[in-house]
Amino acid sequence: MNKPHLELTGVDMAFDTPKGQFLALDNVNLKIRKGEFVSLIGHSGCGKSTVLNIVAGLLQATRGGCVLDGHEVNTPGPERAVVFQHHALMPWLTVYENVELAVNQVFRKTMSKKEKRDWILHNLTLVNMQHAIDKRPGEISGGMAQRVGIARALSMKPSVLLMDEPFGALDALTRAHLQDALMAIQQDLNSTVIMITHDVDEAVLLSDRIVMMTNGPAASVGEELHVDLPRPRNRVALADDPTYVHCRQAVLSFLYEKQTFPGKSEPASTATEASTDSNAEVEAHTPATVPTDREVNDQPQQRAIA
Ligand SMILES: Nc1ncnc2c1ncn2[C@@H]1O[C@H](COP(=O)(O)OP(=O)(O)OP(=O)(O)O)[C@@H](O)[C@H]1O
Repeated sequence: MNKPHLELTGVDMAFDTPKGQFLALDNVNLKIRKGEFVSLIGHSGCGKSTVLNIVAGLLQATRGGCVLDGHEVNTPGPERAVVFQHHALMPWLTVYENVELAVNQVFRKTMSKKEKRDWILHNLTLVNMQHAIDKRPGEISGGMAQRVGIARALSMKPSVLLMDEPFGALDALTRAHLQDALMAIQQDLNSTVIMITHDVDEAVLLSDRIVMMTNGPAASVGEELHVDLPRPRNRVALADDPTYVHCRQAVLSFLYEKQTFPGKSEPASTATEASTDSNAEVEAHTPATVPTDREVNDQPQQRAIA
């Protein structure tokens, strides 16, 4: 790889807890090139959000750090826009004003009033929300609000788009629509994207590379998988594509065979039974989504190390 656009080097993250220090991340290393779409996947509580928050500048690594275009990341900045699972729009502002807030933050001095208005409308059009500019978040659906959140992030012309399960709370159809929209926008703008997902199909469909994290505590990068599928990608055509099926199986195998399911001492028995060359058998025994925090409630997430 040429000089990386974004680089995490030797990142450790220890949290202070009442029981002592908790080592969430241990020596995470990641190099990402400009325009690359990288998904982070791993079992609940392994540290995906912690990695994203370090890149966002919301958390400071205990050791090591993050460098973007040669500059160390220490604080949040508009060149790194974050889209959370829940849209986090200002409820008292209209759809238009929510995006305007972000645009003013970045382009107050460099764009005229008309340029700003055109730019706001352009971004809302990208996510097909131009028809609802005068509505408030309470008057639109969750999927629409999430689209506004994405428009707001894009309107800042971020160098890096950080997405923490951006489609996790949406119904399947809205999710598919937004995934397609995101692929088109990302290709158009050549933005770098780091996305956390629990959905194996989403990861394979959208990513250039899937970074699979080991279980915590002291989580790290376990394996990386390059998704060599040409773009633009079509979800229907890909379903039977051998590369797609191979990637999907590789991620499922990592999650359910190589990584012990958190709280269990052995790899999930269903996955062990499915350890065969047959894609169909692996798929028959393993879910295509990783359980989230809410779904994994049978085991403590934290272990003190001191
Ligand atoms: N501020 C904090 N103080 C103490 N422990 C923390 C803190 N933030 C995160 N952790 C712990 O660090 C570990 C990693 O958390 P993180 O939220 O990054 O996981 P995740 O992979 O994003 O989880 P999920 O997929 O369930 O959202 C977890 O064990 C979590 O409990």
